[in-house]
Amino acid sequence: MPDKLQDILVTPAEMAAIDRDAASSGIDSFSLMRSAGTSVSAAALRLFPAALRFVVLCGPGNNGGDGYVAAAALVESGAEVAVFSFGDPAMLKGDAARARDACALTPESVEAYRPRTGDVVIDALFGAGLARDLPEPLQAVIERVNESGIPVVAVDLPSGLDGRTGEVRGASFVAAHTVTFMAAKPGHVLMPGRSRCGTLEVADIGIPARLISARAGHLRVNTPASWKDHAAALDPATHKYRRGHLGVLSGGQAATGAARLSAAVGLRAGAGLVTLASPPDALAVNAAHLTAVMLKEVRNASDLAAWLKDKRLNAFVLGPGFGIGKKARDFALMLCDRALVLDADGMTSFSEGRAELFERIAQGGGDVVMTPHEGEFVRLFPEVAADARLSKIEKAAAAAKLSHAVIVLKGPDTVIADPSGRAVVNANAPPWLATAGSGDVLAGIVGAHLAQGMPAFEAAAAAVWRHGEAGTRAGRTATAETLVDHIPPLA
Ligand SMILES: NC(=O)C1=CN([C@@H]2O[C@H](COP(=O)(O)OP(=O)(O)OC[C@H]3O[C@@H](n4cnc5c(N)ncnc54)[C@H](OP(=O)(O)O)[C@@H]3O)[C@@H](O)[C@H]2O)[C@H](O)CC1
Ligand SMILES: [K+]
Repeated sequence: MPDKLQDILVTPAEMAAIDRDAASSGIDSFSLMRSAGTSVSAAALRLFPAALRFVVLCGPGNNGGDGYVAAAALVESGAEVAVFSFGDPAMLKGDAARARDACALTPESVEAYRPRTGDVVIDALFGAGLARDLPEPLQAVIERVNESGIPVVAVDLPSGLDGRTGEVRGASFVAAHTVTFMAAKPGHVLMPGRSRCGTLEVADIGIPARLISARAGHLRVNTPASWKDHAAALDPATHKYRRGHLGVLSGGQAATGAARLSAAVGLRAGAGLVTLASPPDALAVNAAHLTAVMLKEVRNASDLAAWLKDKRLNAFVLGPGFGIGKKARDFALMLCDRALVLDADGMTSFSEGRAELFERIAQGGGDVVMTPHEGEFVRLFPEVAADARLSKIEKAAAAAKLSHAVIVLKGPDTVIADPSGRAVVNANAPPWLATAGSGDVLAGIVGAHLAQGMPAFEAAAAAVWRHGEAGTRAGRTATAETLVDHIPPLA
């Protein structure tokens, strides 16, 4: 795959436009289908050399066409092959009809398929053209195959998965391997889609990269390529103030641990200095637990205003364990014109009165990153959360636009979006990263990056990636504390 396309995510609608562009630039569309189908047959033969029979399930569109090409290629390889179709194969049109004609096998109705030991299913029912929930009889076939444990190789997407959202439309195959074409789609990386694709192979079927780049939006998988230019600019040898001074705001006596985690990881993640701002009742407990992190008494808004006179303090984390209410709102509004990570209680405090926050963020010109999990997102952006048509990427982007902040919508498929519509989907987080305090650690890494002068979007994307890597390095028994010890280098 050309390097340029490595991390790009292309929506099904963009892919359809790319197909049209390819055809109008003179590329033979049937040759694309032939490449698509033969890359699927090659994958099936490579991955399942001991298959007793390949069962190709073909749908009513071009995904089915790819299936007929694959079936013919498998027959040619000497394998035992059966074809089952959904819909009348005589109704196929264009390239798909041509592919059907080039396949010598006579399809049976898909509802007649009964899984047999030794079968490998090639799922070519629907790909990019899935437009609605699957009909009941097809759902039953899919569930039968899933229950049988027979391996499935999916063409483009496991049928039933929506390529734009990753949602299941009634039922979907759970594939062992998916072969998609030219670029991954959002449905391959968003949940639950990602968990149903098996290993993902992106096959080059010969569409020029320039046609893909011309149509693709600003959507990518989150890899270091998304932010490494900004990371490389950070010079670890610079004076400690030049690596930034991060302020983390602690909650009261009974809830100090969360902010201390953010502060501790802030140093690990590269902030030159980190100061924990503590209310008087929590000073003693914080002091007892800190070494390299500094401590400062901040009782109220006027203390904060006095502290903010130190312009070297260039980024803040507000929210972990802070407490919900007016104090959090007042503090957040004061910090909006510096780089700020608004997390947890910091966000929830604005379940009412968010308009003032969003306005301040817009006016502030600072870099503000908000890091909601799903529940916090519903509280802060109820109208966006309730819009069932939107994918997780589209939700994060809509919230970013509304709030003028960079949004980190957390989960196993964390999405980072900025107000301009740029978005990345993270895919390196192990499941055990969902542990108590994990979000506090993430907020601290984002804060450290902001303190080092990274722009908000890159700061957030890099933090989510490092957090995921730390989870992998810390292993299954990871706790928030051990994550701190496993943060990988930034560059
Ligand atoms: N990307 C490329 O360059 C290439 C892609 N190829 C393959 O083509 C498919 C996309 O083909 P398309 O024909 O657009 O779509 P599908 O085959 O996925 O499905 C369309 C047909 O399915 C019907 N449909 C849709 N949803 C349902 C449903 N829930 N239940 C029943 N039927 C459904 C739809 O009918 P309509 O009534 O909605 O029109 C269509 O008949 C892509 O995924 C690749 O595999 C090329 O082969 C190579 C180039
Ligand atoms: K499919």
